[in-house]
Amino acid sequence: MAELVFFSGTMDCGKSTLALQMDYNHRARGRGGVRFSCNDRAGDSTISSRLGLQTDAVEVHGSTDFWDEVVIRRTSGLRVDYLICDEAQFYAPAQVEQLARLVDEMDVDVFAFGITADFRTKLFPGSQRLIELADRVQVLQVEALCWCGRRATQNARTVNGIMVVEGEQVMVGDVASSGSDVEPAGLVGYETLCRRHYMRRVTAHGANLMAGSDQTLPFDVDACLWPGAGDIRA
Ligand SMILES: Nc1ncnc2c1ncn2[C@@H]1O[C@H](COP(=O)(O)OP(=O)(O)O)[C@@H](O)[C@H]1O
Ligand SMILES: Cc1cn([C@H]2C[C@H](O)[C@@H](COP(=O)(O)O)O2)c(=O)[nH]c1=O
Repeated sequence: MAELVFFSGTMDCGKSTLALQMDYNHRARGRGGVRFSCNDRAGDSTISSRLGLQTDAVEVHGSTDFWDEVVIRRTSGLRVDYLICDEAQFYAPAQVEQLARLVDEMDVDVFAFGITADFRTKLFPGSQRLIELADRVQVLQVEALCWCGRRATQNARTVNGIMVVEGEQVMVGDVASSGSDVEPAGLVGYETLCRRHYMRRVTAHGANLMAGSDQTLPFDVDACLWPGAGDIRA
């Protein structure tokens, strides 16, 4: 029995890696699949993992009809047993409904991968529809971490290391690479944070500034107030 599964988590928790692994495992057993992606950081028509793996995929556009994509391939004799759908948060709700229909009426397994919420903590429309329709929503086992060591549950957007909470919902970008906490001037970046530090708007950059700043009095994190964000403790 085919399934619609939504593999979800924050940015940088291994979704694309898992997408490529699942494609590999199903293909290795002789099943036929199609890989889809949308706005991957590495460019169009690509699924890329930060572990270094990258492979080609069909780019999803607003005009893409998943039902037609499968019918065309099957009509020309290709096997389509499953679909890998990366960056599924960017799909339109109607496209998610096409995926559900493929599961129910054509017995195609659909494995969708994406983040649920944007930098304002609001659900992406595609993710919302996936949560509503999926047979299973599976949270990835690998946990992205906040700078404080807690499990990260939120995707913060930063500009020059400063967290922002207003702007376009879709802006392709990456989390800062290890060791650097500030992206080049003017560039949008992302940082995974625990809810507490998201709510207080304390990024790694902000926390480092506070810890390293020249205090008149000895720095006391317990007494520290971050402007407009409250207490940065823990
Ligand atoms: N150099 C590395 N060595 C080991 N693991 C890495 C390395 N770089 C990235 N990773 C792993 O890859 C994960 C990100 O994988 P990726 O598939 O790109 O995430 P997502 O698609 O969820 O944004 C990180 O959480 C980390 O576990
Ligand atoms: C939070 C958030 C993210 N995005 C973009 C940034 C990346 O290009 C992708 C997520 O990719 P990943 O493989 O999960 O790291 O989404 C965005 O456009 N808007 C947002 O609010």
